[in-house]
Amino acid sequence: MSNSVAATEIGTVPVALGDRGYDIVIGEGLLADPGRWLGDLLLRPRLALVSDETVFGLYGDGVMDALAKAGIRADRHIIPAGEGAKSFSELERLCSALLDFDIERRDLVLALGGGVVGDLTGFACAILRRGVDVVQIPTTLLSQVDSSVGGKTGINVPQGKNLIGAFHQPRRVLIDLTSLDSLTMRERRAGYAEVMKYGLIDQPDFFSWLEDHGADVLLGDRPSQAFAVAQSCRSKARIVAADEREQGQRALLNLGHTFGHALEAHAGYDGRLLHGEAVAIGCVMAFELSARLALCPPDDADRLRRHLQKTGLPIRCEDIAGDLFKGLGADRMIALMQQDKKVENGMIGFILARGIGRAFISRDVPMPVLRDYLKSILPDLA
Ligand SMILES: NC(=O)c1ccc[n+]([C@@H]2O[C@H](COP(=O)([O-])OP(=O)(O)OC[C@H]3O[C@@H](n4cnc5c(N)ncnc54)[C@H](O)[C@@H]3O)[C@@H](O)[C@H]2O)c1
Ligand SMILES: O=C(O)C(=O)C[C@@H](O)[C@H](O)[C@H](O)COP(=O)(O)O
Ligand SMILES: [Zn+2]
Repeated sequence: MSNSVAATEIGTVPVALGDRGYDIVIGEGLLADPGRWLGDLLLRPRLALVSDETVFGLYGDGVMDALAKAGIRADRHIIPAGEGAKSFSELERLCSALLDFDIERRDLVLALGGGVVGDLTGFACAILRRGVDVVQIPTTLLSQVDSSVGGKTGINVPQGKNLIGAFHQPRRVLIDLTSLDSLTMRERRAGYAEVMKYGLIDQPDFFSWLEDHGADVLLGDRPSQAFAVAQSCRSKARIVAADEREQGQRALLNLGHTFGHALEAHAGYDGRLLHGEAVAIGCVMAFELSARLALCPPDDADRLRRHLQKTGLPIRCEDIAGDLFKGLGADRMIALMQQDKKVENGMIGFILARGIGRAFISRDVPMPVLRDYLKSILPDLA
């Protein structure tokens, strides 16, 4: 890492991917001086900044002023806030804007915002001129612990989540923990679902720590946030470095997502169901299905449900307000899951668990067991 350690830098997590490797810099107040953390990556003193309306309203002027003071010209493109922006139309607008800004391959594009800004901008950068450099500057808990790291980028289509996309690693990830302070509690909780996921996959001690300190993370205790973010980034960096393109163990990061993405596709990406909420419900489904298959002790599924309920996250579709799951029966759920990227030869790939911290990939869930389980929990048994 070529940046000098300063009072505001809490730590750096390397993502060991050879010539595509990069650092995740975690600190406080990094947004006040982005030029300092990016200078060594710039070939010339100009870049493009992509953000959403909410994040730009909160942090945009400060970041633009700081870049100007550092002598860096920044063109900006602002997208609407929310999941709906991960669309073909916003992708087209963003690519056109970056071309109009004369962004070259080795110029930097900064993605300042949550996972939506990061996924859309990362994808635009993957395809623009067949690859432009991107720096992720995640501002939600979810994007700091998950989406900014690992290079998965993409957009949604009615058929499913992230079905159009590419792998495109960032050149650096800049995490400013102070940006968590302006997040709503609902968004903090949604991000927390992905934090907890790392404990469920292969870090049982981290899950126990979250049972004791999860509330501190959500309520803004900075040391607890710093530990949770760093621990999550270390987990993600380790898994991504071992399997960049999801040929094997990276699929573990999809725990809760086979179910969760189907719920999101049915709900329609309009903000009534957040990705992290879908993942929370999906993790419960993965543990309950594992218990039904006698793979996982029922007590572990119970422990997961209790922790999510204590945290204020949903564990069932009925916990989400409104009628967005109307018409979602077992058959529709299975049809949506058939679109998942882990499907091979028509068989849905599930991330199941032998217990908390013991997730594994399975392709042999018997269809009748799956259907019976889904019938038992979905509100509309159509
Ligand atoms: N690429 C990956 O590996 C990966 C991993 C996990 C999730 N994802 C994707 O990430 C997306 C979800 O990301 P998200 O939860 O960050 O959602 P998001 O980007 O929609 O952000 C959530 C909301 O918070 C607002 N916001 C962002 N930062 C803020 C701040 N500091 N203060 C106040 N408001 C702020 C946004 O404007 C938005 O309204 C989903 O599309 C999901 O599929 C991708
Ligand atoms: O980085 C990964 O790999 C993940 O699976 C992280 C997930 O949290 C994320 O939501 C991802 O986008 C889902 O993967 P996808 O390939 O199903 O889109
Ligand atoms: Zn996710």
